Amino acid sequence: MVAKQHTKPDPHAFTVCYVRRSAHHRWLCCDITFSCPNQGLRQQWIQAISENLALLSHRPRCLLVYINPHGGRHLAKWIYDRKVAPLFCRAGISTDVIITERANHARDHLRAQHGDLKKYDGVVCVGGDGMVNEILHGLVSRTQTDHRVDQNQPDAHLVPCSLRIGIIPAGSTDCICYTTMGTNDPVTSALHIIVGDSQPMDVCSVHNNNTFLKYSVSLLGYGFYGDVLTDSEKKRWMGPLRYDLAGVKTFLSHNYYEGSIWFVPAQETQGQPRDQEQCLAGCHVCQQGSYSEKKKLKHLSEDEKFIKGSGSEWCVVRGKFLAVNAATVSCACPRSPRGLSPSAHLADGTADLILVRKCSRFGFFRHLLRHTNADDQFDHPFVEVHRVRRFLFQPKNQEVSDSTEDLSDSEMEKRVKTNAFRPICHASDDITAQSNWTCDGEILPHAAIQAAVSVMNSTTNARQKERQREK
Ligand SMILES: Nc1ncnc2c1ncn2[C@@H]1O[C@H](COP(=O)(O)OP(=O)(O)OP(=O)(O)O)[C@@H](O)[C@H]1O
Repeated sequence: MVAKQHTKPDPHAFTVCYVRRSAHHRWLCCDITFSCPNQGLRQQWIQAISENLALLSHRPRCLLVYINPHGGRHLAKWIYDRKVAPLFCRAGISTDVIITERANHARDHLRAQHGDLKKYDGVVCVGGDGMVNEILHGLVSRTQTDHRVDQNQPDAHLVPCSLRIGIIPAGSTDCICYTTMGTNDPVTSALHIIVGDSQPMDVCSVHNNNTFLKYSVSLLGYGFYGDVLTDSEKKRWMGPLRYDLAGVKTFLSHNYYEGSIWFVPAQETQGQPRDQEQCLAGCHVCQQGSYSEKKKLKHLSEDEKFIKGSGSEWCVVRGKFLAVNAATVSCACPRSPRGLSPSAHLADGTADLILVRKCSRFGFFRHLLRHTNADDQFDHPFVEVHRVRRFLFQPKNQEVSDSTEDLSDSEMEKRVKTNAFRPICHASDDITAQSNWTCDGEILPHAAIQAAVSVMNSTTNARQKERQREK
């Protein structure tokens, strides 16, 4: 990783720091010391190694770091100072550090930067999923504004950001970090940043009534998870324990919500939500997914892209749901190591739409329990899962008067093209009878939403989990 002079005890020795893979996807920073017969040879080695390291242009030299001191167990600053900053220093990376003073501080700061971001090679987020989402939102919005992309168009083709986000986990769940790298270890994250790893990610843009709301990279959840989040926010002072308490309370209240979900199945993708395949390094589903998306859209006009992506294949499901979840990635975390949708992919341009219909408390408990063990959580009569490219949720009290279920394909296309969903996505002021959506662990106070997934290159400083050798 870096060569440095070694003065004691051997004046002709030098030390090289390198990355060693450890169990459970962790990386360690190790040292190896070489002894030279004389000072001249030592200098030659140090110079040669330093020159070769300087040629690695994908490695960052200057980073912008945001630390959320209030995330998780309030340890973000300590984690950064003790575990991460020394590694950046050894790797010769300079940093500008901003400790956030309020929610959305980082997002607003990034949005306000114009040319100032050019001096950085990346942005580092020290916090949890909410903080990652905030930074992603700021960076992606900044990029779209710079390229005059209208984010209020649900079908807008997003321009990838030139800066990658490095995630140092210091939150309560750290699902985004755990899902991409297979661990929530700050040292591992720091080392991925230092070696300049780059991982494309699926980014889901969320709209309401053709107004852009947020980007999501992990979970969009309505019903159970929306309620857990809403309740847990009131108990933030409890730290990560708030999720347990809110989870039990929400489970006991057993609320269900009525509505309709329209979705476009991802027919061309190679993977399926229940194929037991994991998204690992060199994943062929992600490679095929991003390739076919580019190929499919390359020669089409903007209107054609929208129709192609949303027109003829809409399906609809209506009913009473305990939970409606859209997992853009597996959403694995230490409590649920396989995640909400174990076979979801990091960058195939799809989300797994999981619909949990009204069922008994015991049935729902069995479904939830399966998130923590190896059993198939979709193997229940009241659960269905679809791999989708876009979807639209409409709560019962905001539904259109005429049914779109019986429309012919061409009529449906016409409606989509002329924004026929606009009236049915009308936001209501009265949300008391409805749940909220949770978007990467933050509350979205809307029930009716439109969501579309696209692959965004070089989003994070991570790499897909590698297959671990059985011990
Ligand atoms: N200085 C601050 N004071 C209060 N809130 C902040 C501050 N800085 C950031 N925030 C907000 O805190 C929210 C939660 O932070 P974060 O995601 O880091 O922790 P968490 O919610 O405990 O972890 P997780 O999202 O993994 O469950 C974010 O939405 C962010 O906008």
